Formats: sequence, structure tokens, C-alpha cells
Amino acid sequence: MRDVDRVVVEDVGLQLLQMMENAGRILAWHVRDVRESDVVVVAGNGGNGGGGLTCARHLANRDVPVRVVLDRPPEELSGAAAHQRRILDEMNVPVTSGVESLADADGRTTIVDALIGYGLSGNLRPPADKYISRMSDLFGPTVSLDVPSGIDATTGEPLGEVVAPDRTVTLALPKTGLDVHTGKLYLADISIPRTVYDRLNLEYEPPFGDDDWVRLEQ
Ligand SMILES: NC(=O)C1=CN([C@@H]2O[C@H](COP(=O)(O)OP(=O)(O)OC[C@H]3O[C@@H](n4cnc5c(N)ncnc54)[C@H](O)[C@@H]3O)[C@@H](O)[C@H]2O)[C@@H](O)CC1
Ligand SMILES: [K+]
Repeated sequence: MRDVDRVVVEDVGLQLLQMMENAGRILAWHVRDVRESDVVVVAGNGGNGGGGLTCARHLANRDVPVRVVLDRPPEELSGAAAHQRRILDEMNVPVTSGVESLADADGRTTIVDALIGYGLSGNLRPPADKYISRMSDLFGPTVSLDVPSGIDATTGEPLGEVVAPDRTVTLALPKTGLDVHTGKLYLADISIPRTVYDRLNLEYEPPFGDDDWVRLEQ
């Protein structure tokens, strides 16, 4: 997947934000499908967090009560995540940080787990562990973006606390490490053209048909 992301950006010319828009929009559809009441997006500073912040925008656009809890002060975000957060500020979508911001999430609150995706490197460091254990304590529906935060996306090994979602929306290709508890697993089309797979000599038959995502059986 790293190679696919590299070739699509460097050689084919799609920008990360274009793919992130697809990820956030499809994730928002899945969140609307499971949610019972309010939604809290728990986001980190990488591409995974950026996808979560994009999802928050799409939810707010549909009048879903949504707020964002970051794993760091908002001013410490960088890159695509900072970009998405600036838009949320303009929309007056609440963005806070600190695990205590999750204290008032109740048993019906839907959690979007956009803390860490395939970029997890090494054992889980604080404060990510605290966010994951708080998410695990909550009883409302949880939807993970790409992989449940805390697993190694390649091996499935838990590198500390792990989110146990009801649903996982993984992007473009199923990661080999998804042979773990993911809840219902969906594969989302983030618009990677076939030529990217051809250039990497990967055998690829687009699985999406007429749809923007497909359910995967494990
Ligand atoms: N085509 C693409 O490249 C796209 C990627 N997207 C998402 O971006 C993800 C990959 O993005 P990145 O490479 O930025 O990485 P991630 O966003 O997966 O991970 C980086 C985040 O994890 C934290 N982190 C890393 N190691 C940690 C550790 N040991 N303990 C605690 N925190 C740790 C970092 O502080 C940072 O917040 C994918 O999983 C996917 O979900 C999508 O948003 C959009 C399209
Ligand atoms: K995640």
C-alpha cells in the first residue's frame, strides 16, 4: 500500500487530499449508517487523522452532531491534518484535545477511530494508549478508518492497546494485518487508477463494480 501511495502521488499525480476526500466521504457514509446519536472523531496527525477530519466535515454538512478530539493540541497538527482542521474551524465544528474530552461520550455516542492507520511505527507511545483504552471502554458503535488503531497493518500484531471496532473501512487495498478483529470490514475506493497497480506489476481486478465500496469477508 505504501508503494501504491507513492506511485499514485509521485508518478501519476493524484494529490493526497484528493484521495483523502474520497476516504472521508465514504467513511462518513458508514458512520451515518451505524450512528444512533452524536459522533466523536478521534484523530491523530497523519493521513489517518486527516481522513477522520474530512469525515467530520462531511458529517457536519449533513447536520450530524459531530466533534473532534485530537491526540495533541490543535496547533501542533501539520500537513493535511492541519489543513482539514482549519476548514473545520471555519465551520465551527468543535475541535478539542486531551483524553478528558472523551469523558462525556455516552453509550450511544458513535466513535470514529482515526487515530493511527498503517503509519504506526514501534510500540504504541503515550498518549495514544490512553485514547485507545477510553475508546474501548465506550459502548456506542465504533468505526475504524483503514485499520483498528494499535495494530501493525502488515502483521496484525497488537503494538499496545487496540481498538475493537464494530466496522472498519479500509482504503484501496485490504492490509494483510486485517486478519484480526475488525468488525464488519469494508473496502473503499479512493480513486487509485489501475495504471498504478500495473506499474507495480500487481495483479489487480477492480473489485468495486458500480459501487464506491464493497464488503469483505474474512
Ligand atoms: N493514499 C493515501 O496515502 C491516503 C492515506 N490515508 C490514510 O493515511 C494513513 C497513512 O498515513 P500516515 O503515513 O501519515 O500515517 P498514520 O496516520 O497511519 O500514522 C501517523 C500517526 O500515528 C502516530 N503514531 C505513529 N507511531 C506511533 C506510536 N508508536 N505510538 C503512538 N502514535 C504513533 C503519529 O503520531 C501520527 O499521528 C493510512 O492508513 C490511511 O488511513 C487516507 O487518509 C487518504 C489517502
Ligand atoms: K484507525
